[in-house]
Amino acid sequence: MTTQLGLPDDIQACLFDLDGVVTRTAVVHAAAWKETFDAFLREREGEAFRPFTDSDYDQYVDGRPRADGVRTFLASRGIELPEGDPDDPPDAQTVNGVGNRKNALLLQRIRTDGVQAYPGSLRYIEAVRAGGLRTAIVSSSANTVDVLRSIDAERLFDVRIDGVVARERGLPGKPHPDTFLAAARDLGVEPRRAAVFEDALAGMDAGRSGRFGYVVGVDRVGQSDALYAHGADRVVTDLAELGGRA
Ligand SMILES: O=P(O)(O)OC[C@H]1O[C@@H](O)[C@H](O)[C@@H](O)[C@@H]1O
Repeated sequence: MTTQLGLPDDIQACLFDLDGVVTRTAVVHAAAWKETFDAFLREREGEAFRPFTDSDYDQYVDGRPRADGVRTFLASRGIELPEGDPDDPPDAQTVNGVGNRKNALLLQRIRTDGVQAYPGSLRYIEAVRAGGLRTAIVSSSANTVDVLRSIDAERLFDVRIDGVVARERGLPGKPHPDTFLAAARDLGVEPRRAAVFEDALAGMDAGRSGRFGYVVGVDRVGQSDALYAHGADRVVTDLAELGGRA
């Protein structure tokens, strides 16, 4: 069965990232981050500020937990902010304040435009489950449950390790492998028998350092070379390319 799914035949479980793999929300996150960071930098540095770019998103923010994204990007510009508190207002000059601003913009965009799933991903996940493999959703996003519910896809995953669960369990986020490892453990499957599906470079790094059996890079933005460089065994532009049709 696994060969019909485009996977090595000893794979028993599939661990899927959410944003950019299952749903078209990676671009929504990227747009909310750009709006947040450009406003922050403009206020701090005046009109001569250097805008937040796609490459900044890919390198420093994509796939990481919210606060890690704020810290990592600002550090790349030589800026360090106090942590602040989780309920800091969106205009607070703290890591939490900047993160809260971005989350408000993200939720606004999701409310206005809704969430779209990738049909090829939903079909592939159904085929994986029909083939008797177990599935997990492994996302840094604290909005995972709401996003999955909005497309009625919670039922597709036996296990969920998201931003909320990671915080509760004290798991470091991607690029560390801990959230994927926790998902494999909860499914009762050894990492070498699990496949990781990721679109973010930080997620590739997590797949490689966790020594998972197979790592699929999902290239939605033309970064196939970078996905291979960060450890992908195979890169596809849509999960339908892997197979999965009965
Ligand atoms: O802010 P959230 O919804 O908790 O998401 C955290 C991160 O989740 C990841 O899935 C996205 O790639 C990042 O862009 C995002 O910052």
